[in-house]
Amino acid sequence: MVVSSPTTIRTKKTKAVGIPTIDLSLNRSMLSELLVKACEEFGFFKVVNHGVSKEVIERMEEEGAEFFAKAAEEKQRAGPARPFGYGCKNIGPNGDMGELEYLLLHTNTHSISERSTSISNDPTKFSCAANNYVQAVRELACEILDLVAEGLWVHDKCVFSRLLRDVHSDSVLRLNHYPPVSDMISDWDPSPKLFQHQCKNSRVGFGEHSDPQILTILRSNDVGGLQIALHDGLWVPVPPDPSEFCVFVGDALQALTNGRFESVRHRALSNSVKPRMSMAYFGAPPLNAWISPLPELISSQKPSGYKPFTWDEYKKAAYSLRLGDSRLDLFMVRTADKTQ
Ligand SMILES: C=C1C[C@]23C[C@@]1(O)CC[C@H]2[C@@]12CC[C@H](O)[C@@](C)(C(=O)O1)[C@H]2[C@@H]3C(=O)O
Ligand SMILES: O=C(O)CCC(=O)C(=O)O
Ligand SMILES: [Fe+2]
Repeated sequence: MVVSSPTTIRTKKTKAVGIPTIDLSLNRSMLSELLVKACEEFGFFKVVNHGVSKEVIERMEEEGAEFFAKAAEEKQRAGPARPFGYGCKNIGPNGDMGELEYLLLHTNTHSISERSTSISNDPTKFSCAANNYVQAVRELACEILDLVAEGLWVHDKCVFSRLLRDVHSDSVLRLNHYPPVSDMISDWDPSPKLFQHQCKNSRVGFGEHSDPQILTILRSNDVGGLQIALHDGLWVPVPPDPSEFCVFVGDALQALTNGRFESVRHRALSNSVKPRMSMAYFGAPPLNAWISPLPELISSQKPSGYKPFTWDEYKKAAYSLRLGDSRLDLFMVRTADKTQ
């Protein structure tokens, strides 16, 4: 398997885990195989040589940093995040809380332009940075999804990416800012003693959840905090690297692949003296798009495990539940009902 320098992390339960880091400059057939394997094993991987320019990333990061540095009253002008705008500590509509503040934006160009007037003193600069960033990460997400479709041997190679490219795609951009937890002694250090100390002193920045969409493309500054859950429930810290993107399988891709991929549960802890900032693109279908397992992934051995639903229905279900709830359960076919 061609995976560049897997990150070996020893947690308290001493489990060594190699989170896949996939080099997107490899040849297509090798890449599609590696991507499918990572989606199956972890529902998560990192990518390098991703083609998103440093300039586009830096401009977005600067806009985010400038916004979060503003006084609280100024930031409130962009809120509340119901569903889009500025949010502080409250996550979603059902009482979830975290040690963070954030900006949540619909990725539609007009929506970004409109919002930018309450976000920045230079709205044109903000909307240019955000639109360029969204365009670049959407391209990356679509490229990954096309390769995944190839690796799954599905007939229509654009079956996933078409949903993100649709003008009515319901994709979202989120900037998260986790202020430092003041009593921490240092930034990320995976040595066992310090790691235990950090765990004891960390606070939940963004609680455990899976992302509801198809694919998430996330990038952070050099401050750690992101953790993913393995299938056995063990948490694995993801070392931060500003030059990489983290890719998460979302609930909708789990349903589309008939459970061959599982959406990855993850969380972010604030455990540092330095602020963490992450920027996430959540690639989603249009509201009226139907999500159901692809025919190629249904067989008599593996009958359809999910009832068809529209993205609108799924979102409504998500917003009626708590952050950590397994919302896909509502759309699962019970074993006794399974048909081909
Ligand atoms: C509690 C909630 C917040 C969330 C919507 C939800 O009802 C359940 C899913 C949450 C999540 C997680 C991934 C993204 O950050 C997000 C924008 C999304 O689409 O689903 C958030 C939602 C949110 O913060 O509004
Ligand atoms: O900040 C992070 O690393 C995780 C954020 C996240 O999971 C989210 O925004 O859905
Ligand atoms: Fe998430």
